[in-house]
Amino acid sequence: MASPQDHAYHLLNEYSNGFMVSQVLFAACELGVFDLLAEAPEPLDSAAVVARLGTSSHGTELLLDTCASLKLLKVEVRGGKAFYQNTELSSTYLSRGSPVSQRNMLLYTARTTYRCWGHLAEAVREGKNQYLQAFGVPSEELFSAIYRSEGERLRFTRGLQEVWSVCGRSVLAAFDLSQFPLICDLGGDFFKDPLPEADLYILARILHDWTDDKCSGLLQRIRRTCKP
Ligand SMILES: C[S@@+](CC[C@H](N)C(=O)[O-])C[C@H]1O[C@@H](n2cnc3c(N)ncnc32)[C@H](O)[C@@H]1O
Repeated sequence: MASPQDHAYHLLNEYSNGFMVSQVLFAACELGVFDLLAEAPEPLDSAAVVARLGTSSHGTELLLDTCASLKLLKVEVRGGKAFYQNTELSSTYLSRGSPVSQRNMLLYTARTTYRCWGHLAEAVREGKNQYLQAFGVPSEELFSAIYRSEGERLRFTRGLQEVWSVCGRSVLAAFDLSQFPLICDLGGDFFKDPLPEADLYILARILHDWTDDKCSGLLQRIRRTCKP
């Protein structure tokens, strides 16, 4: 029987290696493994995946098997050969053709968020985000890192839409919104641009980015613009 010490050691390993799970997910997404398998008419072996993705044989085999062990892929062995296909999770959330795909959000997490988290100890020591170390931009200008290229800007914007495609319905169904005919989800340059007039404003994923002073300035702007 496993001792409490065994459990503790197991937990320690899970925590310290947790980033590898994220990286397997990110790499498979970035390489297009889930898109390829979603578009293939039948399960593919690793040689077929290698041929289509132009990746190394050894690396691809390891990646596919790791995805299978994480339940991101299903594997079936026929004639001594492994054939891979998407699981429900990967076909629903990871392949780009799915209406609720989260692929762009994952790639944003991989390329932006992950890089900042590599500096967490420093962030705690200094009490501020690490965009300067990760991207060379001042900590208060985090969006210039997020929007560092047109490709990254598009990825982030599409990623935000992807999250709404999954969570939007429950957010909107959580309250009786029948008295608010026009609802505005705030985005863009809301400190400077005129705010669109609306009956209700949603500040999803906004306030946590700013100081209390900035937030109270923004809430006052909204109060002035909000329909009575
Ligand atoms: C995390 S997004 C949330 C957007 C939207 N509410 C959603 O949930 O999809 C944050 C928003 O802040 C905006 N933003 C970034 N920097 C800004 C700045 N300096 N001034 C005003 N708005 C900014 C971005 O354009 C983006 O639309």
